Amino acid sequence: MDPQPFGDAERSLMRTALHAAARGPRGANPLVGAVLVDATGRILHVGHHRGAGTAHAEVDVLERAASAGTDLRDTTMYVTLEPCNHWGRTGPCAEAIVAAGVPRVVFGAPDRTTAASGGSAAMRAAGLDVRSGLLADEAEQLNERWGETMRAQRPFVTLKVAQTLDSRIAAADGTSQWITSSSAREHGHDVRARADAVLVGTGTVLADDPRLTARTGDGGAVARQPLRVVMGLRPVPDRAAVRGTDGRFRHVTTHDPHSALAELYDAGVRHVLIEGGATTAAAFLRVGLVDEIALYQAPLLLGAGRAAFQDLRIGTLAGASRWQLDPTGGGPVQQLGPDLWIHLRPTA
Ligand SMILES: NC(=O)C1=CN([C@@H]2O[C@H](COP(=O)(O)OP(=O)(O)OC[C@H]3O[C@@H](n4cnc5c(N)ncnc54)[C@H](OP(=O)(O)O)[C@@H]3O)[C@@H](O)[C@H]2O)C=CC1
Ligand SMILES: Nc1c(N[C@@H]2O[C@H](COP(=O)(O)O)[C@@H](O)[C@H]2O)[nH]c(=O)[nH]c1=O
Repeated sequence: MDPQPFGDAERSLMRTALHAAARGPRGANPLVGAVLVDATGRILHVGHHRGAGTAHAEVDVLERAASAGTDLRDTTMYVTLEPCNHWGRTGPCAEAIVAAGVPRVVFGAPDRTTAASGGSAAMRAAGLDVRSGLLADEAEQLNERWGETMRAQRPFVTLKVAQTLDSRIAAADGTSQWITSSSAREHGHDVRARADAVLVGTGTVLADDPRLTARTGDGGAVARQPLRVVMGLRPVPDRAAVRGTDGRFRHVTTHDPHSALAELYDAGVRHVLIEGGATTAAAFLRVGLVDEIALYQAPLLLGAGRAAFQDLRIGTLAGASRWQLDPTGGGPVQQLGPDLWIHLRPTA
């Protein structure tokens, strides 16, 4: 596809779509935003994707148009990523756009996944005017790390840490429940609910006997539960709560983060939430397999106890693992009751 010239007005529309995209959470799917405009370029509706299993940005904006009774006959859709052409957890957007009767589409970055690509060809074949490449670099950058997970055919990895001001995740006697407030923990349960799997090491299972289920504020289980995964060589006790009774439990008997992710990818997992402990978190960080950090910072000091990361094997400042604030998905910083949620992504 040849890059085509776009004016300031169109760039500004795509920027609006990019801002909308950034409202979504990172995970199994890329962040995508869409803007629907009339023949004069006036914005009619703005939509974005809210994570795997929910409407894609294009469908979100079309649903808004449908509920408002918008006439789509002379509209243009600006979307940050090429509309998909496949049935994944939801239907093909290219088909939805054609069926809705939107005559013109401008998208930013091409869809490079083999499964979902081909949306522009399908829309052109249906007679739509399709242009591409508008702010493509920015659109690609937004989902850079997600693109890497696609190329590597591994799940996207979120690391969650609930820590004190002095970076402890448990006190000297091993107690750790709770360091963060109920508001922060509720936020953590929303992250669990979006993930395909929640993973901890054997040490956490033996110390905490966690359930690892996704629950609402009143303690009820949400409908879609993540796979509960324990990583390590020791057996998981028969009575461990993590086993549950729904069959959504897996013991990954390895210390190698690459093998663990490969096994989970083969099992259909596209987004893993690692909840610790210190040894497991460090193992993934050491090999660059953490794509985002959800850091819950509580205003406590313990002075001693388990440090958040067991041993990153960094001897000098030049070797520091560097992170930057991630404004997407409600970040970069939110106050949750007395705690802070800090959202980070790796510095490239
Ligand atoms: N505040 C918070 O956010 C959290 C706090 N915690 C706290 O952390 C503490 C547990 O920390 P920790 O023991 O480090 O917990 P881990 O859950 O990381 O368990 C460590 C164990 O996991 C196995 N393991 C898995 N992958 C690796 C690997 N790559 N390298 C080495 N071992 C691996 C090993 O067991 P095996 O011998 O079976 O192979 C190892 O002993 C508890 O006190 C818990 O309460 C835990 C989670 C979150
Ligand atoms: N201590 C601590 C957390 N700890 C994490 O939560 C797990 C318990 O999960 P569950 O049994 O499902 O409620 C525990 O094993 C550890 O992974 N999380 C937080 O948000 N804040 C906290 O202060």
